[in-house]
Amino acid sequence: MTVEGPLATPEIGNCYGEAELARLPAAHPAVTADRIGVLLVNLGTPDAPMSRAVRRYLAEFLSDRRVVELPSLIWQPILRGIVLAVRPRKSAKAYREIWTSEGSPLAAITRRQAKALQASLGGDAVVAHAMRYGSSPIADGIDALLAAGCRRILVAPLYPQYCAATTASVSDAVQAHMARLRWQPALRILPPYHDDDRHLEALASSLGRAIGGLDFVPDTIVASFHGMPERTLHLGDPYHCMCLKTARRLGEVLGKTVVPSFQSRFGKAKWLTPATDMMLEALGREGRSVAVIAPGFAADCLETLEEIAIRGREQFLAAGGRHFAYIPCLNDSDVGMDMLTALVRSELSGWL
Ligand SMILES: C=CC1=C(C)c2cc3[nH]c(cc4nc(cc5[nH]c(cc1n2)c(C)c5CCC(=O)O)C(CCC(=O)O)=C4C)c(C)c3C=C
Ligand SMILES: [Fe+2]
Ligand SMILES: [Fe+2]
Repeated sequence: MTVEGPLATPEIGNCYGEAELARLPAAHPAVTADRIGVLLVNLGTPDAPMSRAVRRYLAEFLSDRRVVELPSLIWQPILRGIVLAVRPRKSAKAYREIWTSEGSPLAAITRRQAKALQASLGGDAVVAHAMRYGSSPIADGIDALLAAGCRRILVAPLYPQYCAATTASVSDAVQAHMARLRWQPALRILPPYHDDDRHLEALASSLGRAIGGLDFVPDTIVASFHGMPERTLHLGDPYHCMCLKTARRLGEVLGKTVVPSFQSRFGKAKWLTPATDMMLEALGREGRSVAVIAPGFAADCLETLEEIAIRGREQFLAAGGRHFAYIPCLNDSDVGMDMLTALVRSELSGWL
């Protein structure tokens, strides 16, 4: 695990005064500096676009009880016997469509976001990144920040909308690691930022710029969010409302209508509607020109680059649609990083 900032120089504990330093017992453990750490966390991704790596990743991801809320006794046989026997091959093929020389887009973009955030925070904080599943685990990220002398840590789950399957799962993993620490750091978790004006302005500016560069004028703007089982809405998960609010507020900032939809259906249960694929097909049949944005993702990934930008486009055009554009996520763009830096600085108030 790497941190982007300078490494800590271990300091001698201040239990000793100047005069006693020379006589310090060799056995006294080093006491590190009091730095601030920021841990950016995203979902995680396979290490390679191959069935075996995808299977390993999916086994961990889909065994999280925050993600699939079924009793293990029922779910694990289905997961091991059916899902992990079929899905990795299919998903690996999809990953191969979007894989880059730097690896999975999600991993590469998250790394770049951490570097850029470190550059903009300068000496004020040490930045590291971690993934909830797969390589770069959260525990390693926290340990790296502790080793760099951070006694105060801000964990920033890179999910604009709160969802138990994502935000709460990150928090669970952080707390599980904290429970193993003797000397815990002070901890803050970045709240959801979907309706923060700075987030909405960044989305609007990125969208406006991208649309300005198109050779057509979209008549419909679709905001596609990752889906969730509908029952989670009735169980009190605020995700649905936060997605709808993001689309509505983004539309207000833009002065245009933004139509929300939900993608990436998984399993047999009823998921949130309207479904992005059905919506794109319907818009295609009407001969529309659309721009699709994915304001539930802080970084482009399989779900945006393959499902929307490749498959969504094909579906839409095959149904008779005129023009299609996928608008990239904020990623490590200047406007995205300015927004993230501002959110992080606000959240560090009183610490900085
Ligand atoms: C942005 C928020 C996300 C929510 C909410 C979410 C819920 C959720 N996802 C699955 C199942 C899968 N998701 C997969 C990929 C994936 N999911 C998110 C984000 C959210 N998921 C991202 C950023 C990614 C992309 C990862 C990447 O490597 O690029 C996958 C894996 C791919 C595949 O096989 O299709 C699955 C499976 C469930 C079941 C769920 C909530 C119940
Ligand atoms: Fe997902
Ligand atoms: Fe709602």
